[in-house]
Amino acid sequence: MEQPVQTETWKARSLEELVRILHRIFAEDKVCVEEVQALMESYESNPEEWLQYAKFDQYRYTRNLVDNGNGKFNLMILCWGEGHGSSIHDHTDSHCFMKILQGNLKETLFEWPEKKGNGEMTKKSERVLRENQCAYINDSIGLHRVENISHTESAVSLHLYSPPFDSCNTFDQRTGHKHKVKMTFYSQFGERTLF
Ligand SMILES: N[C@@H](CS(=O)O)C(=O)O
Ligand SMILES: [Fe+2]
Repeated sequence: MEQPVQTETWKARSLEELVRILHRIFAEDKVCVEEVQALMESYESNPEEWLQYAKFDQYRYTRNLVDNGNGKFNLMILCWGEGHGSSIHDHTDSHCFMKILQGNLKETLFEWPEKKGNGEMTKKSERVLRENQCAYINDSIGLHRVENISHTESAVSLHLYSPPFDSCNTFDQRTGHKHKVKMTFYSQFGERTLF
């Protein structure tokens, strides 16, 4: 994604409108990261619009597909129960935008481990993302772990990945050893995925 000459400033007044504008943006050859990030931030979370996709599991965070972006991106809603978190992972050379729809999520950034990986991974930074904020990461920025550290409130986030991917690497914080994992959807377009 290279910088176009001019960045458009959009305001998405609903989730539906957000999806519509995303389709338009990703139909172009060149997409500007800042433009997408600003657009996603401009949408003021309205639970009525996304509740149909927000399906929680008791034990771990869920991934719920909202739109497949005409093959250019995947837009999904992730539901995080109290204390739920992801393992340290990469994003398979894709762009990852992550907007908070409800609650707060803690994001911890890590450096890529040395080739062989044989020791504690290096933490680069951490921050708390708040409602309506939109973060961005890709593999050249590093690896991350995302957690809902609240013991009393659930959290919901909206993720856009481009190009879409269905596997990534997870990393052991103590050793840096990685292994490839397949990623699945808990629901697609509001319907629970059957296994
Ligand atoms: N990238 C993760 C969510 S996160 O922890 O950023 C996923 O797609 O499952
Ligand atoms: Fe991630």
